[in-house]
Amino acid sequence: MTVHPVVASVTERIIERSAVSRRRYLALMERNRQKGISRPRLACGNLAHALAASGEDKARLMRGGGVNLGVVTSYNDMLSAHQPYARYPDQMRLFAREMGATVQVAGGVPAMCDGVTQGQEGMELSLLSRDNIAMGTAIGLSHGMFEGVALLGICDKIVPGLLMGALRFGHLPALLIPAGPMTSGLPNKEKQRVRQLYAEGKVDSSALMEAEAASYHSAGTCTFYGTANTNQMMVEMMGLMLPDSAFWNPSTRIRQALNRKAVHRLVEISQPGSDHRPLAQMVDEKAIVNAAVGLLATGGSTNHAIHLPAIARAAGICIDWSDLDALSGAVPLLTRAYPNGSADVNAMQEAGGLPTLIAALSEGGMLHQDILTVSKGGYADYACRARLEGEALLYSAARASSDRSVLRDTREPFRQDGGMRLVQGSLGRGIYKTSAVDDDRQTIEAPAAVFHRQEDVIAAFKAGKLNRDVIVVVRFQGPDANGMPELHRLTPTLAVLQDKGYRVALLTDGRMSGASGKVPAAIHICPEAQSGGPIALIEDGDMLRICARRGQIEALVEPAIWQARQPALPPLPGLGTGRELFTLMRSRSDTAEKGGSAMLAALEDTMDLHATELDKEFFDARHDSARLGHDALSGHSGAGHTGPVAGPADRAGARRGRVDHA
Ligand SMILES: O=C(O)C(=O)C[C@H](O)[C@H](O)COP(=O)(O)O
Repeated sequence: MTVHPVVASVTERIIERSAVSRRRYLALMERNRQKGISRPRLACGNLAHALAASGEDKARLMRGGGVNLGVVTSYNDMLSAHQPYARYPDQMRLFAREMGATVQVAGGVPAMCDGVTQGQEGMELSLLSRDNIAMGTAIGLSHGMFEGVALLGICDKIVPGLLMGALRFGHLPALLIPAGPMTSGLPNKEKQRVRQLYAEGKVDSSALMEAEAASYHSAGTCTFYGTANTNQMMVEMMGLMLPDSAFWNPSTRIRQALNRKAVHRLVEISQPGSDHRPLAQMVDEKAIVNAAVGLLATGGSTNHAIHLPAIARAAGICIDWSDLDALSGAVPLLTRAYPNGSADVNAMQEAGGLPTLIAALSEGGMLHQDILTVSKGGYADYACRARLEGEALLYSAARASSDRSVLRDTREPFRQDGGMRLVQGSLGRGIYKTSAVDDDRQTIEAPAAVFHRQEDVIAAFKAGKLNRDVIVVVRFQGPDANGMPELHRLTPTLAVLQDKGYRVALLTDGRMSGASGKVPAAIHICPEAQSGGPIALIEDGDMLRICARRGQIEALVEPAIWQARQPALPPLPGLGTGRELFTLMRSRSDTAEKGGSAMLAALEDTMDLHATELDKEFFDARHDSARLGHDALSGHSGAGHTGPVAGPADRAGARRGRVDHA
């Protein structure tokens, strides 16, 4: 199957741009692989510590020789999406024993709910918590006890953080195990309608609470297609979870069967032999592009314009917003789930779900098929639908969409282009989610109203000061300033203004939730105001232009006046709700386009300090591979190539070489 030329050329440029960082990452993973896991080498005292509470599995672990899986769990029971994980480790132990393997919980990581902290001080910890999760994952895995890794996580920062942490142990196989979306409650559009009525003072707080509780009503992921569900889609698109496992509801029989199979499969790919599948090999440039294609084809959450570069970077891969923009020009929009439509993720699953979507995108040449996945049959397996027959979990080829108002194929897409654009100009670079915005609102030209706190926007709205055409600028909201909170609480307010017939848009260096939609928004503006970005020069009343069609964000201010401006002074950093603990992470963050992470920026400095030895190890390994006619963990190509990444055929061959040898 030929890959679409835009997908192919974007992939090639990512491979070229990443050549040096990727080869150093792979050299480090090869070094890890050669060291091997510590468990068999641990001194008796060390090992006894690790096995002391392993109960029924102790004898097996003492004997050694079997696979021991490490679970990193983000369980807490305040977050509905993560609540089902409470029972997972105990069930996983039983499933592993069926395969002669064992399971230990390597560690727990925090999981924040952006729904709970929306508009609260706690939201300023949210993006930063991703790095904390990555570090927590690494801490759990650093005990060296495991042959394979099971990652339990669903929501916004959690999946990216788990992956970023696990990728530093990329010599080990890893698999994500989802828990599924909650069943449908009050439709999301209806919830949003009641919120808007409340913002206008037309219903009281008890009517609002009733609507909210009917929408968020039980265990599982929120049903809209926000960041959490986009996460699940991307991980499946990358082949890091079982085919068709993202969107079955919790506590269903099929979910249970998928969990069992996931554990069995992780045991298989964690054993030495021809089926051994290290995470570092699975997450390559092509897998990252597949995730980006999925993001665009589904009009997924803008948060992933930050998370995907961060995940990629943790694997030594550099993807930027120009890549997303180029892909968005070629990838058609194939789904319509709220906020891009009125259906929810359960309706999307019912219409055929990810297997139907993957089949359609594959047929259109949008997805790389030659990536290494957790599934035995490779990428073709991801175009297959799961079902239960009795107790047996079976797969068959995906059927066509049964609801074309929700899910379509590439012959008749909802739009010819994907859901996201890069907007750039005199105000910097930002992201604009086009998929939920009406066509006649893709360009907004209006005077600015400038704010440094979202509460002040709401106060101005309540005072009637925003009843006009306006571009609301909310700045000092980037990773360096206050950790880049989501500003989704502004959505109903701005939607009210828009529905009154005004031309309204938002421009901010902060984030919006994946649930935000119909109001035009240029977000994640880089450089952020705190780091000297031109957004700090905007004054009230300046004419601004945001145009998704041309990809522009401009201040229509006389150049001489603009250049003479002094940047606005930043507000004091937040105190309270633990925000001061994160001062270090804020002050060292790099741009949202690079992932907005102090941890990754500093990690690269350390990698650079080891550059000479890593490069030497890489080239030595490549030399050995060529001499011995096999490949090392790195997927290094044979002689004649100058980097770790060669053309697709060579790469597939290189992988085969590695797998046979492992
Ligand atoms: O999924 C995302 O993108 C999120 O970041 C989580 C959201 O912020 C909230 O869950 C928003 O929920 P609503 O306020 O009901 O629209």
